[in-house]
Amino acid sequence: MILLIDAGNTRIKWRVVVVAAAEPLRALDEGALAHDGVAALAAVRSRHPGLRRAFGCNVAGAEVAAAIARACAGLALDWLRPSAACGGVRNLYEDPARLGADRWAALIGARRLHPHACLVVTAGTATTVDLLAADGDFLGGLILPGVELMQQALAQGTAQLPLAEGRFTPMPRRTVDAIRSGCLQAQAGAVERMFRQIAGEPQALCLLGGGAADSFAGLLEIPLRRVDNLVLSGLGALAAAHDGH
Ligand SMILES: Nc1ncnc2c1ncn2[C@@H]1O[C@H](COP(=O)(O)OP(=O)(O)OP(=O)(O)O)[C@@H](O)[C@H]1O
Ligand SMILES: CC(C)(CO)[C@@H](O)C(=O)NCCC(=O)O
Ligand SMILES: [K+]
Repeated sequence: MILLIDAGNTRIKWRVVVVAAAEPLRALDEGALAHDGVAALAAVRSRHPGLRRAFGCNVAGAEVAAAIARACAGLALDWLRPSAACGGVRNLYEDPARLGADRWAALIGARRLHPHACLVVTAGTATTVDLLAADGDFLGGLILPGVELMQQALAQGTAQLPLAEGRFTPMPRRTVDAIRSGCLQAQAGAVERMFRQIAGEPQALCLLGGGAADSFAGLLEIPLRRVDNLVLSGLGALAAAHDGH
């Protein structure tokens, strides 16, 4: 039994999985926590006394990593470090170690789900848009502010623009709708433009996940599959492999 942890910039997503020989991973329990709620992992552990190991990725900094390590005291805790190749994916980043560990895990999860050309999009605090070639090469990708960060940037950086609930509309005629629609079109536009680079490949597909995915999924006019928690499924695949099963 393994505790998988995806520590992002806003939330910490976790999942408890069972690894058994010749069987697919089975998820027993999962959830999400705020950074200041990490201590709740103790309750997760007491619900699953069979837990021995934890395997995670963290892009939220050393303090969050330390808090998770405290909550996981007594478990063998390993952090995923992006490398040049792993889980069927080759990392073509100039310095492979600089790639976000969450992006690396998501790419490995994506590769297992769809071993063809794909665009791996995670719409969280930041949005990442990563190109995975048919042969498993991670070719490179984009980092942009997530939907909420984009909206906040406008409110903070201008005198006249509010942080308010606008609605998407193709031709916005109110300030709040213009802001909301602008931020959603920016995300969708970046995704569609990146997809063009693989659109000609057989079975090319966009895999879209993250807390903000549903806010612009409907705008995308490309082959699309909504997926949740690619990061955790990538971590699970690696943990199962390292477990020798
Ligand atoms: N209920 C919701 N409705 C609409 N948007 C949401 C909702 N919950 C979250 N979001 C959006 O999701 C984004 C955060 O996504 P998510 O929860 O995946 O982020 P996260 O946990 O911080 O991930 P990471 O730090 O790994 O990027 C926010 O910017 C917000 O725009
Ligand atoms: C881009 C984020 C913030 C997305 O969570 C994370 O993957 C990260 O901090 N990455 C490090 C920089 C990089 O991936 O190039
Ligand atoms: K993200």
